[in-house]
Amino acid sequence: MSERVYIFDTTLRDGEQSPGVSLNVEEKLRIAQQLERLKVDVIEAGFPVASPGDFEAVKRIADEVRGLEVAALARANQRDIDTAWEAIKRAASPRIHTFIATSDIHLKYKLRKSREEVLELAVSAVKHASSYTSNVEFSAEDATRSDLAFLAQVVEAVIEAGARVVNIPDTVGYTVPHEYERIISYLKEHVANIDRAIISVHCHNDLGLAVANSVAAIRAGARQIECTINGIGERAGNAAMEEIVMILRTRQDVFPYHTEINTRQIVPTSRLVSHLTGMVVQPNKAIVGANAFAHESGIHQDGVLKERSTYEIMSPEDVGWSKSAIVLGKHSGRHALKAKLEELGYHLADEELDRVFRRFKELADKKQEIFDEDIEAIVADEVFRLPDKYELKYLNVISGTTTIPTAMVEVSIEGQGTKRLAGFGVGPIDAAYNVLAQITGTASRLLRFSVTSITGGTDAQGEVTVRLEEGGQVVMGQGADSDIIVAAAKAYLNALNRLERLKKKNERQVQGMCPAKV
Ligand SMILES: CC(=O)SCCNC(=O)CCNC(=O)[C@H](O)C(C)(C)COP(=O)(O)OP(=O)(O)OC[C@H]1O[C@@H](n2cnc3c(N)ncnc32)[C@H](O)[C@@H]1OP(=O)(O)O
Ligand SMILES: CC(C)C(=O)C(=O)O
Ligand SMILES: [Mg+2]
Repeated sequence: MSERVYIFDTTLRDGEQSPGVSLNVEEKLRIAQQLERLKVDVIEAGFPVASPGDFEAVKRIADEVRGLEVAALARANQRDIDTAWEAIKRAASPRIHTFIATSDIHLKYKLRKSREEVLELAVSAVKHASSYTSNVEFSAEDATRSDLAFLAQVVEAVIEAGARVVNIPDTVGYTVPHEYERIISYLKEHVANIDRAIISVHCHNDLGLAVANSVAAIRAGARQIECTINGIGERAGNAAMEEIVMILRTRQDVFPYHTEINTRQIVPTSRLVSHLTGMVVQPNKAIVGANAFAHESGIHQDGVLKERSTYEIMSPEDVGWSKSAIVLGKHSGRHALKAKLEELGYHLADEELDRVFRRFKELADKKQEIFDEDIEAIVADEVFRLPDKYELKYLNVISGTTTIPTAMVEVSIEGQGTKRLAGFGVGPIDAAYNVLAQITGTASRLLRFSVTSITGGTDAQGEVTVRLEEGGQVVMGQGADSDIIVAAAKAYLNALNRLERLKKKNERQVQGMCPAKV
């Protein structure tokens, strides 16, 4: 049997640090439950001291998602660690993840501390965390720009203090594969007690090398990989889990290691994360992009038809692309819909299934064949988007060659009832957006608007993605519908709802509502 590599998923912590992404407690819980189905080893559920919402989300995940380790992040100080522990203490297997930077550049400009002070803070943080649990991880932030001898000194000291996992992050995505391999090898050679801990790596994608660096580190001895679904995360993102897992699986000849990931859950997880975060997956993205297994040119098609392995190195079914026998349409019932949803990785409660079924029937009346993507769009809309401040209740748009485009809109606003207004624009979407902007009183600017067809044909569902900016905050919004103008209105409101959530989160931080003592 090959050696095991542990998968530490940080979609809910570093992934949520993607600009414009803010997940509510329900959304985080859904993703955590899906990560459990995917069989990751550890999830980093959040940074509990960051906000009451993050604290609550980590706590709910720790209480309700029992089949994996739940980690919480904490700076190297007592209050962060106490708060992290408070949030995860009821988890089936809790882990405190504490960190401090070790590079001179971070010490000098950010922490304003000497190496001696940082060493002491690291050790006392790990000792304090160890007073709660033996499952403590320490990260040396910006490790790849740190002096190697000092890095080795810190790593040795934190292992001595009780760290069970030592993470060597490439925080700013600066290293390259052969250099990273050398850093990990150096630590293996120069840290006397290194065999008492698992070496972990956490790579960012600033130079597009996060995945390459992660697998290089495995060659040198790392046995835990920190990564995110779809590679989302701070700036250019983190290493994409699906890519790392499939590299190990596909290239066993080069990497004789395995993970316990249920690869068939990869695509459903990717879609769920994309829908809930609003981070669209580019079509040419490896493994989970819409084109990842599509063959366009004749020579390739001919090859694949004769023998699939001529142009496919993995099987699409292995990563969860479905070739289902269940075709959904207007005559399908609840059982078929439930079976299809489960095949796609969605395990809904009865009441949620009822809501999705109602929407499914409405769509089936308008559309001949319902595709997987249609179902996912409905689930995203019906089940995951809550609680929102704005909800579209009614939209009627008139446009054509001889009419001034006019929109009549009704929106329900949390705590204010419904508001109704009509207005004009240069086109139907412009008219709808003008009215929505007036109803909501938003001061945001539309930075980008894009439409894609989720499925083929003129009866396809359209998906609209927008990017809005307000006060320096940028958010994305998505909406899907068989009517493109309705999809556009939903996307706009979805982005406004995200902005509202970000505003609330920021207000709480400014007011210092983070749980000082919990
Ligand atoms: C590499 C990473 O991804 S690290 C994780 C980054 N994630 C986040 O920052 C998201 C959540 N963060 C937050 O909500 C806020 O930053 C909070 C609540 C954690 C802290 O807020 P504030 O107390 O207002 O501090 P602020 O964020 O402005 O500054 C960070 C402070 O922490 C210190 N600090 C940074 N890292 C560490 C660390 N690992 N250990 C101890 N102190 C640290 C900084 O030096 C600075 O201290 P100072 O106020 O004495 O100068
Ligand atoms: C907190 C640490 C692990 C981190 O996110 C980084 O260094 O990038
Ligand atoms: Mg990071």
